[in-house]
Amino acid sequence: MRTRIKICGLTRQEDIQAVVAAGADAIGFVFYPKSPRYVTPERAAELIRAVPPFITTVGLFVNATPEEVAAAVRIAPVSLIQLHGDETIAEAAAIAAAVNRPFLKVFRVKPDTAPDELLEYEQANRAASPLFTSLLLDTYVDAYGGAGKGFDWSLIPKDLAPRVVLSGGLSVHNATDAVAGVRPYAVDISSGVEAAKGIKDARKIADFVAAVRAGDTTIEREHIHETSVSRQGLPTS
Ligand SMILES: O=C(O)c1ccccc1NCC(=O)[C@H](O)[C@H](O)COP(=O)(O)O
Repeated sequence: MRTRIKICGLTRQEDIQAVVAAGADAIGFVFYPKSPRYVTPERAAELIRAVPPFITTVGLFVNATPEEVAAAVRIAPVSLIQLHGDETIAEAAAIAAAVNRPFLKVFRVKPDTAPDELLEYEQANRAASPLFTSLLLDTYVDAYGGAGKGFDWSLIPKDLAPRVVLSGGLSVHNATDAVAGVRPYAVDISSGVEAAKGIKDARKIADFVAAVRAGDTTIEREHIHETSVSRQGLPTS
C-alpha cells in the first residue's frame, strides 16, 4: 500500500500547485495565530479553491474552542481537522462533533514516552469519538509543532504504526528509512520542504515525495522476497 503524504503549513497558491504536482495526498493549513505559517480562514478559503478534487484539506488548530473551530471551518471548508494542542480527549471529541469533521489528534512524543501510552491514547480517542481517525505522532519540543525535530521511532508499537501519521523532523534525508522502517499509514512534513517558514520549496517537496516512494518500493520488495521464500517452504525470519 502506498504511504500517504501530508504537506503542512501552506500559505501560497504556487505551493499548492507544487504539492499537487508532486503527488502528495493532503495539504495542511495552520489556523494557530502564533505560528509563522498561520493563515486566516479567509486566506485558507482562497487557497482551498485552488485545491483539485481528491486532495484532502486539513485545518490545524491548537487549543481552540469548539466555537472558534466552527467559525473557522464555516469560512474555510477543510475536509479534516488536526488538533495539535493540549486538548483533552473529551475536548477533542467535542470540537470534532461541533464541526462534524473527522479529526487527527497529535501525540507529542518524548524520549521517555512508553509505547503502551501511545496505544492507550489511540484507543481512548477512538472510544470517545466516531470522528477520530488517527494519531499524528510529532516530537515534544517547546513549540507545539512545525519545529523540524525528530523523535525515536522505535517507541512506536509495530501494531500501531499502520494506523498513524508519522511526523516531526522528516526530510528527504530520512523519509525512505522512516517509511521502510516504521511503515506508517502516512507521513507529515513542514520544515523539511521549506525555503523559509511558510514558504515551501517545490524541489524539496518533489524530492521528499520521491524518497517516500523509495521507502514504499523497499517494503514491496521485502514482501515479494518473503512471499517467494515462504512458497519454497523456507523460513522467512
Ligand atoms: O507548522 C507549524 O507552524 C505548527 C505550529 C503549531 C502547531 C503545529 C504546527 N504544525 C503541525 C504539523 O502538522 C507539522 O507538519 C508537524 O509539526 C511537523 O513539522 P516539521 O517537524 O517541521 O516537519
